[in-house]
Amino acid sequence: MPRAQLDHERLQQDPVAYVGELELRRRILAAGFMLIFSLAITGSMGVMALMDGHIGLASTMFGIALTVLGAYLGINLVKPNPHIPLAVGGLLMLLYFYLLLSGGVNNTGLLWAVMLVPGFINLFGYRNGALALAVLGALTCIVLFYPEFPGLEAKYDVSYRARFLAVFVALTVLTAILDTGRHQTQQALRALTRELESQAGTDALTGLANRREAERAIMRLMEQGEADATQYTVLIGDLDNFKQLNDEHGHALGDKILREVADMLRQHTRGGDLVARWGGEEFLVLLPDTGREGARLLAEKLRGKIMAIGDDYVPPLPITISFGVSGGMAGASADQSLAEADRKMYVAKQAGRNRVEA
Ligand SMILES: Nc1nc2c(ncn2[C@@H]2O[C@H](COP(=O)(O)OP(=O)(O)OP(=O)(O)O)[C@@H](O)[C@H]2O)c(=O)[nH]1
Repeated sequence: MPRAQLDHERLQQDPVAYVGELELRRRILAAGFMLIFSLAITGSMGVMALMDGHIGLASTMFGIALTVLGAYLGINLVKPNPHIPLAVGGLLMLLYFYLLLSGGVNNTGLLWAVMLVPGFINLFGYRNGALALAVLGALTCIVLFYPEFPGLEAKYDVSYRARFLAVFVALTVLTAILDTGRHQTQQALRALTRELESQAGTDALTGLANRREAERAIMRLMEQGEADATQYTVLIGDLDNFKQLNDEHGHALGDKILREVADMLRQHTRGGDLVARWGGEEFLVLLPDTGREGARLLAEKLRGKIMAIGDDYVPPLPITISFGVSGGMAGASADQSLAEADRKMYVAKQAGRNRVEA
């Protein structure tokens, strides 16, 4: 399937997770570019060293270039995951310290730090990236200003070191500031996506999940269930003679009763169950890991609780509900169970209403 279509489907399925995945993909892309630059630079350094007759240095540079190539192929082969930026950052840090100490070709090793500034901010974000660069800068200072630092073969004169550090600090601060803007936009996008997603899945009148959200929850249960094939049940409940109630007492009271029924269903079901407004005066309760007998007992309890809502009105209102119960195994299609619950709910209506048909 083409990438654009996959992205579109992912966005439809889970927009909040999709926004998070985009951020990870951006970081992995940055990791890939850093490896390509490192490959090009170490490869050219190897060629330059070879041309200057420094066989040892050339072999080391080609060896590093091969390692970087391996890392590049590796990150493209594995599934995108948050360890990739960490591993690439660690590899480039090692490479930097090697070049800093050895000087690379013509004492240019120190300049690698300049590439690491935008690189680390891209890999780790402005906060962790700036922290990693502060550690890198501090270690560089120790190497450069500790008299006779063990292993330091390169020669950097004093004014070069001082200028380099000033540029490094300024570049780190400016890049981090620039990235805070991107970070804020990203956070706002996430918050907005979460908010829109929640609104799109919520019924405005009752605050319950709406039909779209319920269908998605059923789909998720079916997908999860494919692995462990658990049992589930579904209740479809429809308020009885609701049209008459609306006609006699007004739409506003009808709305109030729908809210009260929704609260009652929510209060008397478990956290893992899903209660949704399936249609106008129709509700759906999805019960994962529940058998038919348990579901029938729950439906009976809910029927009694909903009937009791009417007793709080003076004079009492005839608020009753008819339930259809059906079940199935998670992993298969849920269409059949939904159709069966619906059919049974109509059987309950025909049998006189205010009943559970299981
Ligand atoms: N107040 C209010 N009424 C609604 C809402 N959604 C649907 N209804 C009403 O619910 C009533 C449903 O009527 P019917 O489908 O004829 O069913 P019923 O009167 O409940 O009869 P049975 O289902 O056969 O027991 C209609 O009058 C709808 O207008 C809503 O959001 N608020």
